[in-house]
Amino acid sequence: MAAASTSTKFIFPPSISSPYSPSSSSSHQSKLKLLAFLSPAAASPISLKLSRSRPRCGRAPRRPPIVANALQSAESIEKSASKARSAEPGGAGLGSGDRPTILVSEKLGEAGLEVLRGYGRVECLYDLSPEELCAKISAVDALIVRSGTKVTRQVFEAAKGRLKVVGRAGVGIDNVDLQAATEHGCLVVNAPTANTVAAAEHGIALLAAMARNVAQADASIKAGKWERSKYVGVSLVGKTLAVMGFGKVGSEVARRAKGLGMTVIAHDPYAPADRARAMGVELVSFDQAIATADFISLHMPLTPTTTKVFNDNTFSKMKKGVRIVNVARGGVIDEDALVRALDSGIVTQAALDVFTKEPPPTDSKLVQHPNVTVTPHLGASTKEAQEGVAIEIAEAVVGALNGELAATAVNAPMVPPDVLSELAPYVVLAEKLGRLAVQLVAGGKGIQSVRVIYKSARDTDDLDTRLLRAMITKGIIEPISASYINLVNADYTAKQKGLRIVEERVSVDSSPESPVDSIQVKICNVESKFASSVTDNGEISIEGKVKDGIPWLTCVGSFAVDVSLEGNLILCRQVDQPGMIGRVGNILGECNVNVSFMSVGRTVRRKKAIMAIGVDEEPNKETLQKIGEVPAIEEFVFLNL
Ligand SMILES: NC(=O)c1ccc[n+]([C@@H]2O[C@H](COP(=O)([O-])OP(=O)(O)OC[C@H]3O[C@@H](n4cnc5c(N)ncnc54)[C@H](O)[C@@H]3O)[C@@H](O)[C@H]2O)c1
Ligand SMILES: O=C(O)[C@H](O)COP(=O)(O)O
Repeated sequence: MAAASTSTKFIFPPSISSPYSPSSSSSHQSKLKLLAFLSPAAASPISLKLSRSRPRCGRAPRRPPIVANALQSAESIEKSASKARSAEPGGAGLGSGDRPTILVSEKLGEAGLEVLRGYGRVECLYDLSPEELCAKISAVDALIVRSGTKVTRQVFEAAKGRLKVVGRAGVGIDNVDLQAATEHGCLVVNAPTANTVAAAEHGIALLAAMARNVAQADASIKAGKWERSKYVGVSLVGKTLAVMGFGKVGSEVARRAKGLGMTVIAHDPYAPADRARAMGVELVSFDQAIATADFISLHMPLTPTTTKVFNDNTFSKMKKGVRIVNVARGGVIDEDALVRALDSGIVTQAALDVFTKEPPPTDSKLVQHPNVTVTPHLGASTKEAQEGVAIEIAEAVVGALNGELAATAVNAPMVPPDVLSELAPYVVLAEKLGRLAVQLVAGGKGIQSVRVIYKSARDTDDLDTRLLRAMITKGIIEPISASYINLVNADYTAKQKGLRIVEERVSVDSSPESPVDSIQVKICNVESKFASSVTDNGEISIEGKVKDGIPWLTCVGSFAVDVSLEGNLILCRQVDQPGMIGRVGNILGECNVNVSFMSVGRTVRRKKAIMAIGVDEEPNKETLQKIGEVPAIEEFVFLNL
């Protein structure tokens, strides 16, 4: 027996008060036969598979497909990991022959549409009202949007569990309710790289156009005027530009501005200073940036922290006569405050591509302001960027529907392919242990606390348990509730149900070849319908291992057993005596129930023993009753795996 040497413990998620009460009724038991991985609303879940080639309209992929995890089914993960299947539409998890329906609600580049059409049924319906979108959404598996579609909680609710992925063809995901998506187990992916240069170029275009009054002069000359002295501009060279948000777009703007001879400073609380320094850009505080700059260019995302971060207070701290460019999001500026700053002369000019409300009202004082240059959210609108974004998002969405997750998942943790492949059989084991453990719970008191112990020969930090935890959670919750659980929403759902999962990693002296030696699932503070599964410290406890790629049950309570976790399982506690296997085997055989495995575990010879019997079919009530009537059998339970 391997000895534990070290142990780490962490708790997830924190317990919350809502009760979580599994039913113990026999009707519930029969419901356990449900394929637990199927969504209650749609029998067409995403499963997970390894990366494989897809038709790509003759184009090379833009980025290596990082595979992970919008998982639904442990079995499909395991199958996928062992065999990377070819890319027939709907080939994984959508039901063979099903072609997923993909709704595209805003203009998407043709190259991306081609990728999508090669995979599923594509419906392009632009300018849907919120009501129309809600009416349509339960009929689609994926939705692709740009910045103009608000994917609200109502949309996720109206989807009734069918919507599996939202693809944002662009960077900003402020128009998608990520919390609601996560709660509904819907994956959100974006296309964060393909429009970076386009946005940066547009920022520079606005900067130069604003400095030289290009738009105003153009309008003037078209109105029949010739106003050379009115439109004298300012030079960029030698001026200080503050880049607010030194991410992808911000740093490309900085690079270009330096090429124009500007001094560039930047503010970004999360950007590494050495990356900035390498570009000759100094990272400074927010106040220092706005107080020093002649030009300010905004490149941060719209978040609760950045909303209206440019307001009366911050405008008042700016250098008088500053010029502002915004190709990020309109909501980072308090637009009324900007009008006041323009009127007072604190801000001399502004060039805006984005607005709090798009399109802005036609009588918007800001848009109509003579010192303001505007474009209708054109930052990403170059042919090149639109083609790139369309392909990037189409590949990500197709991948997600196929069970892959592109590197651009916004609301799910990434599990790299090598980790995934190695963990695949343990993922199946984890779900089966969860499902088995919950069936051992007698009703009455809800499950609130589960302990999971991963034994491994590897360094305790060298184990990514997110997948395993998600699958244990799925195994525990799905059979006894209407919840549909995947890696996106497993932790959230557990928290909602007040289910506290404590994970422990224990180093054992076994083969370091395997990432995990065994997994123990312990349900605390509940009664069991099979008393022998309860250990001395009052926990229902089961333990399993992977042998030759197959999940095995190796311990029930304090009894060692050895039975593969396939089909269904009967656990009997009996007086340890000869002939028991034959008697129970006969009863099952008479009813045409095929026994796949049998194993007897005992603590003391001729005292108590546990017999674990794997059966292919579910025995009928009479058969189970006959087993219960065998005199030496003290208790038994039938479990669906
Ligand atoms: N106008 C357009 O068509 C267009 C096109 C592309 C991107 N965008 C927008 O531009 C913005 C930047 O896009 P990106 O691709 O560079 O994203 P990014 O994630 O690469 O960069 C955003 C940067 O902002 C920083 N940041 C976050 N909070 C901040 C704060 N409070 N103050 C300063 N910096 C902060 C982040 O650390 C990050 O480095 C986003 O809002 C995106 O939606 C607009
Ligand atoms: O965040 C983005 O990617 C840009 O704002 C582009 O938005 P769009 O796809 O609506 O052009």
